[in-house]
Amino acid sequence: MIASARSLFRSITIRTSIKFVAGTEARLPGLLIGSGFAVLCSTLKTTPAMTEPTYLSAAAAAALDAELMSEPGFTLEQLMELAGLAVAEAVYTVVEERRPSPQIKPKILVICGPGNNGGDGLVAARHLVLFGYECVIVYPKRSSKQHFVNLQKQCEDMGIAVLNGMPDDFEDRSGEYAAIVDSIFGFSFHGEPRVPFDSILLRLKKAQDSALVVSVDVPSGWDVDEGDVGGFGFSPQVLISLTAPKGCAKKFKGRHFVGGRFVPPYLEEKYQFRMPKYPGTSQVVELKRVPKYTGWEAEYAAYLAEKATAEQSTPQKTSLVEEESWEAQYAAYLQEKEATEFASYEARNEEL
Ligand SMILES: NC(=O)C1=CN([C@@H]2O[C@H](COP(=O)(O)OP(=O)(O)OC[C@H]3O[C@@H](n4cnc5c(N)ncnc54)[C@H](OP(=O)(O)O)[C@@H]3O)[C@@H](O)[C@H]2O)[C@@H](O)CC1
Ligand SMILES: [K+]
Repeated sequence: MIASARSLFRSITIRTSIKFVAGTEARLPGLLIGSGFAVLCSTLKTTPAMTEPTYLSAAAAAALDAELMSEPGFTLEQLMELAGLAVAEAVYTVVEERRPSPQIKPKILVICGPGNNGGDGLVAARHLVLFGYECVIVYPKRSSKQHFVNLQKQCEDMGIAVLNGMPDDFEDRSGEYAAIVDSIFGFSFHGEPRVPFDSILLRLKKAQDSALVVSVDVPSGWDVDEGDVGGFGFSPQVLISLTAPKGCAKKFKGRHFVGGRFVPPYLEEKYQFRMPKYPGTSQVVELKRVPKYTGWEAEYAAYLAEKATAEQSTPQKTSLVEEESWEAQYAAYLQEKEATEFASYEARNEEL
């Protein structure tokens, strides 16, 4: 048993050293060894690192949108389908993490505004139903454009109720929604929210403590470049920026995803922003806050960021080092210990 425990700790030490060798050995001080190092490693690992995102102004976002449709000739339908799919994927990601049981079907309320941000919500609702969720749409100011009429029909064909206004019992039942999607206004919002969205936003603000609110592209009511300058106070827990975060996202403190994986590299260069590195086939990537480290911690955080970026562009695991956590090793050790003890107990019984 002692030998077994020794081999466990030797294996942990070896694995830790391998991590060390994987590019940091020259940069980390030698005294950071043993358990202290392991604790520091885990602290840094749970504070994911990433390079600072780049932001688009409202004007640049609108110009880029127009250029995508004129120059490479994307249709709005194409872009909206990908944007809405990205929204659905981000919603699915956060809802699944909190899902109490696979038997409980998550119910999502999608509130759609009059423009294309609202269209993203219609697309997202359809995909969420395809992912196995239940959706209800609130769509008070409906566009008469054929594309939007079609999107609405496609939702209804999936069994989604499309309401003209907020459910009367919204305040009492907001906690029943696994998420509320705010696809009311995007990068063309300006001024003060007008009827009926002013009161919808107030109701949403009151519900934000009891429900998970996910905003699409811009938290509705926020100035696109500056944030909540109107003192409106609406603060969703999750934001999914499309193409690239808008200026207001600098003020956003919650979980932040980016989606809209469709921009050709030359437009990225022209509009001076950086597309995030999307992992594998994913339509979204979650941005992690850049930890404010100094000295060796900053170097180690930079190393982790580099490594994460390399791994994201190469989805396959490149080493076995990360495969087995210390928890897994400890569980294996306990299992081995139990088996050894059971065998010696059996042997003793046989002797008697
Ligand atoms: N390339 C990308 O990343 C892609 C982005 N996409 C998505 O498109 C979104 C931008 O869409 P958008 O331009 O249609 O504008 P959006 O913000 O939805 O709203 C405009 C509507 O709101 C209204 N309105 C404005 N202010 C108001 C107020 N104070 N109170 C009341 N109403 C107000 C305004 O009315 P108006 O003022 O013109 O009378 C108009 O009807 C973008 O954020 C992203 O989600 C994808 O779909 C495709 C690819
Ligand atoms: K929004």
